[in-house]
Amino acid sequence: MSAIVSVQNLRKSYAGGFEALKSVNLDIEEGEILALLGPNGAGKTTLISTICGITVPSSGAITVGGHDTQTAFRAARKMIGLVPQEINLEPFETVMSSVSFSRGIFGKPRNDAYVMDILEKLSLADKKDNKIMTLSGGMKRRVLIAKALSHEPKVLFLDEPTAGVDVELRKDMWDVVAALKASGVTIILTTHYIEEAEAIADRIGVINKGEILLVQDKTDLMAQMGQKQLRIELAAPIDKIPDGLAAYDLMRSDDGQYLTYSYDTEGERTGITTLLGDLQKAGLQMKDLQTQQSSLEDIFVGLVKETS
Ligand SMILES: Nc1ncnc2c1ncn2[C@@H]1O[C@H](COP(=O)(O)OP(=O)(O)OP(=O)(O)O)[C@@H](O)[C@H]1O
Repeated sequence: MSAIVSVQNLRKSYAGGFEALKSVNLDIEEGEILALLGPNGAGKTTLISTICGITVPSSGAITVGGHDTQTAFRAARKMIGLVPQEINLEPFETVMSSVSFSRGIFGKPRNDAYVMDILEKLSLADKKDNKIMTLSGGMKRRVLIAKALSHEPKVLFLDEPTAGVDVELRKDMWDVVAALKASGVTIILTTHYIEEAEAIADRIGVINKGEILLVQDKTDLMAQMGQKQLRIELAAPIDKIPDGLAAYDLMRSDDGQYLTYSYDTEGERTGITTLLGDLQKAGLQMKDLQTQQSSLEDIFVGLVKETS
């Protein structure tokens, strides 16, 4: 896969000097779903708006499909569909004319068959002649997506697609996103919801205070989540891990009172039974045992805390 969006050394300071993005580097692969996770004010919207050319970068470069967003703005912008956080639709317009109008803005000739195809994908076909004001909140969000897709973009940005949406509708939205990916659209979404990133993303990026802290394959992150730790409190501290326990890759706490063993919860064997036997053989007595599991939430909270 190759990068369809490339962000290099992007900085954005708003008037007044506030630095909302600090040297962001990010490659978005063609065909992937990338979820950008971050707390309020992390810079998610600023990053998206800058890539879409709505916000002017202070420095750095962005290309979309090889087009520089500053020197070849129109070519770059044509490749992008943007679904904003806020619903701002004309209440008296019909679904069909609203979506067709968006297509016209990009200079694309009218194509009812294409627009209908999008409406079908978004389960809006039977609402095509409905006025926007008669739609539910979930339907209005889908109209926003239809509008963003109307000019046949290759990359779709969804800013908080399910903010304030109930669990049922959130799942519907995830299905919509999966269907769009299947049709070949690259998708970048921002979210506060860790379970949303978990459910639909191929890669997860964590952003805080204008910095990307991590971009990683979701399955790799999940593998980390599958790691569980067994913390063994010893009856007496040790200053060295006995040679007979070398195979377990144990971590000794600085005071020598604790040993930590990491194991894969999805593995066939945890190795705990043999470890406990070998501890005894090595003459170590246990005082207490505890297990803990790292979740995506732990990873996220830990990362965000570190940079606070
Ligand atoms: N036009 C602006 N002028 C000055 N500061 C701004 C402007 N827009 C955003 N900011 C600041 O930049 C920071 C990043 O804002 P941004 O909207 O990108 O965050 P976000 O991650 O999208 O947050 P949220 O999850 O709350 O939508 C915030 O501190 C915000 O107050």
